[in-house]
Amino acid sequence: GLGLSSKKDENFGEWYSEVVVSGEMIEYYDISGCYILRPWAMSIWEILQTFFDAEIKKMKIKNSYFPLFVSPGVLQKEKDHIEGFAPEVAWVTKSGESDLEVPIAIRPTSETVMYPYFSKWIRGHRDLPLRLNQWCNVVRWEFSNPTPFIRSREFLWQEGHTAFATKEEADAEVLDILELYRRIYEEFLAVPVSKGKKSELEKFAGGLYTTTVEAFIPNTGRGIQGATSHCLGQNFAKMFEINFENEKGEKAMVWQNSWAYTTRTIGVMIMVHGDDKGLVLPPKVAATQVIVIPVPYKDANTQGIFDACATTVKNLNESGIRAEADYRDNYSPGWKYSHWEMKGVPLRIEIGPKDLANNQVRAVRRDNGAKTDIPVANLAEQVKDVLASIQQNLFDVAKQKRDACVQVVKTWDEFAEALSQKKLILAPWCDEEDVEKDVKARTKGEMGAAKTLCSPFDQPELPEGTLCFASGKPAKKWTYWGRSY
Ligand SMILES: O=C(C[C@H]1NCCC[C@H]1O)Cn1cnc2c(c1=O)CCCC2
Ligand SMILES: [Mg+2]
Repeated sequence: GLGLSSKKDENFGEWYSEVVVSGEMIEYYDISGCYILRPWAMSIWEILQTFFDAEIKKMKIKNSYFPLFVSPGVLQKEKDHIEGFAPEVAWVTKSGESDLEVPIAIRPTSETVMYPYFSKWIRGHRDLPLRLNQWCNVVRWEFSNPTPFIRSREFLWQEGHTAFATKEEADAEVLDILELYRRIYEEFLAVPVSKGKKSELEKFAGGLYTTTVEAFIPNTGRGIQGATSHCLGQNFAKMFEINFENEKGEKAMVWQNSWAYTTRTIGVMIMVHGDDKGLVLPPKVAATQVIVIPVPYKDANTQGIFDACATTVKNLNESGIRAEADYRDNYSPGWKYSHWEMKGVPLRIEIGPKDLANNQVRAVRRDNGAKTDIPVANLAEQVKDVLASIQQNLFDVAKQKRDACVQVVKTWDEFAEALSQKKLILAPWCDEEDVEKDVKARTKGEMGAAKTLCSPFDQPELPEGTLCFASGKPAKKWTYWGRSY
């Protein structure tokens, strides 16, 4: 049927579940936590993949593919990081009727799959840097509320795994990759993110430090980890004996990174830009950027209108704009307007008898509903400008909304108040893990506890003598806190 039954500002969870289906991105599946990615979603993933894959190839990073299955021995090898996650690991225990001798794990991530072979392949400094990536699926048998794109038991991602002779090289790459993740969110998905460092408590336990791009969902007042780029230090090199003979002939351990973004990116974009008419797609990631709708009137020159639509699509496509026309004669123009608004197509072009007579088209923007008549003359250039304006406007509006949610606090009372108002909290913190654990304990509730999201690289001024909002100890850094996904 037409239209959503839930409103974004009234029942966000229901609105989201409905819009991903009505927008034809997701089909629910008969196994909980698993979803079908329909073409309208897959095309976004492919656009992001095309960009990211080209960028890492410029960095001389090579794609590979490692097996889906992990033998139990290696999985347990990385104990301190795995034991926290063990319940999430899915296991193959049978083939056909017979039990497997030894159960086999399905990869939840590939450190333990890859690193025994890094150890074998890396002998001397000439084998470094070794920089591999793989595009694949991973399985994590999550139990908390599954949400399409945001938290599913299987998801698509890329995982980069690199090894260097020096820490400096690893540190530099961590930030290069993080900048690509920022570009994915801000330049393609039109979603503002904050670059920063995860706390010791929130970082990847197997690594040395974790950097992240953090997004925020104003409707729920929750932060969400957008993508992560970790320096693993020499932790995994020690565990998996990944050594090399350096230029002085000494045996040294490599310095490693691992980094990933996932199909969660699509869910964040939907949550940030969607509205009560449906999806709103940023033009950069829209498989169809312009939908052309013929508006025949009685029998006034119907063929002329169809021809004009075809010419318009051809002109736009020749200018590199992804345009389609909807000629279906079993749907009215009005029905088509609603349908393509639901799918979030950034720009609609209507062509009726009047438009034909005036040698113009009627363009309607999905982001702000603005209608303009554009002369056919230099249509493609004008449409390009409108699409660029839509892309920028979506980012600007999202950034303004996110910034409006940021609340700077200095005391616990201000923190508690801001949390109750679903704010993204920026607070001076002493950077002590026990204090972070204490904040979690004090804010526990059915909405979930507050946690650190990241300490932004872009630190505001921290005046001498500023005290931690939670412990009263001398503050060391400004940190974003909030509830999260
Ligand atoms: O996956 C990572 C770290 C790292 N993996 C590779 C890509 C970058 C980064 O995500 C952390 N992690 C998260 N979740 C899980 C695991 C895990 O290692 C292992 C067990 C199952 C759940
Ligand atoms: Mg997890």
